[in-house]
Amino acid sequence: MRPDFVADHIAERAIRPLLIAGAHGTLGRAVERICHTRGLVAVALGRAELDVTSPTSVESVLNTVRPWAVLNAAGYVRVDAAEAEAGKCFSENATGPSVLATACAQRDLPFLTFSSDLVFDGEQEAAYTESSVANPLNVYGRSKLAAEQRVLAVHPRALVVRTSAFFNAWDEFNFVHFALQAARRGQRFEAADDVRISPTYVPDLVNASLDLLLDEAAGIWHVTNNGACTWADLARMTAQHAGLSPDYVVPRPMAAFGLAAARPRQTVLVSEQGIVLPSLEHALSRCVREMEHHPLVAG
Ligand SMILES: NC(=O)C1=CN([C@@H]2O[C@H](COP(=O)(O)OP(=O)(O)OC[C@H]3O[C@@H](n4cnc5c(N)ncnc54)[C@H](OP(=O)(O)O)[C@@H]3O)[C@@H](O)[C@H]2O)C=CC1
Ligand SMILES: Cc1cn([C@H]2C[C@H](O)[C@@H](COP(=O)(O)OP(=O)(O)O[C@H]3O[C@@H](C)C(=O)[C@@H](O)[C@H]3O)O2)c(=O)[nH]c1=O
Repeated sequence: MRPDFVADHIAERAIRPLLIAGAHGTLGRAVERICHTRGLVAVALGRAELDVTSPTSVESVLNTVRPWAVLNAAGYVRVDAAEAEAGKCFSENATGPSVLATACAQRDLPFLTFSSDLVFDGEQEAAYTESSVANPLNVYGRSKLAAEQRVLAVHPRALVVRTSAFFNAWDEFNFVHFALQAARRGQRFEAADDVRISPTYVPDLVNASLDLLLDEAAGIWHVTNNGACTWADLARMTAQHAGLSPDYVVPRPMAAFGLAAARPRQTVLVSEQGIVLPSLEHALSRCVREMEHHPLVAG
């Protein structure tokens, strides 16, 4: 929606909306959809209407939309490409959130942005909590850590949700979608079996993050589904929830993929802030059911 139209619409109803930046990505679209379901008024803008790296663009939109809070779903997520595009990655992942956080702090507005498990190096045996020491191994992880630090420096009441490994039935840009496609076609599917993660079902993440924002939570929070597995386990579990054989999975060491960016060997996240999402198994069963009932593509 155009900001001027939105302003008229909201003035008529005297409701201040939630402003969603990065509206056309996986997370942004899910936030807009869930706000609609929950009856939360939201103005969702893509890069063309709101460039989060531009203070002028941010000022103009905040003055027009007059939100009660800002949720930043924008970001640069191509972890391997980031190794050769550090400037663009830092601009979108660190400058953008700090521009938004600065503008929100000046207006005393709540601000929510998203960080990643890839701020950790994977060297500790135990799961990572909010107070674990970050030490990223790649450009993307360094950009997310810089964002956390810059945002909380300019806006100490900002909310930073660290999360990981999205899966989702509402678009195809995720590992579970590709795994299920391969399982249905009986194609072999290579997946890393030496990297442990906490996969996150996007609708669960969005609902929990909105609850935290409404509750005026601040600081860093870990929000993932309750569970941990390897990418190979995740592919097997996906097939099993669809009633298919898990034997299509070919376990491989992560090194065999020859990826440009280093990956930590484990980034399991837990929360010492006390937040617990539904179990990974439960989330995966809901996701696979939704993929079956509302398929995006044939196959
Ligand atoms: N995907 C995952 O597994 C995880 C993601 N995250 C974090 O969640 C957030 C969202 O990720 P996800 O939805 O997967 O990413 P997507 O790539 O799906 O969406 C990101 C969106 O941000 C937009 N964007 C980039 N730069 C700007 C800018 N300067 N101004 C406005 N919009 C911009 C992109 O627009 P355009 O299309 O024009 O480039 C894109 O629509 C990111 O911060 C990411 O780091 C954290 C953990 C895991
Ligand atoms: C395509 C594919 C990937 N993989 C592995 C490699 C890779 O590390 C992982 C998922 O691939 P991706 O490149 O999508 O994800 P990757 O970039 O490793 O994952 C991250 O995304 C960023 C944005 C985050 O913030 C993280 O939380 C994390 O989810 O799965 C397989 O094992 N088999 C496959 O067939």
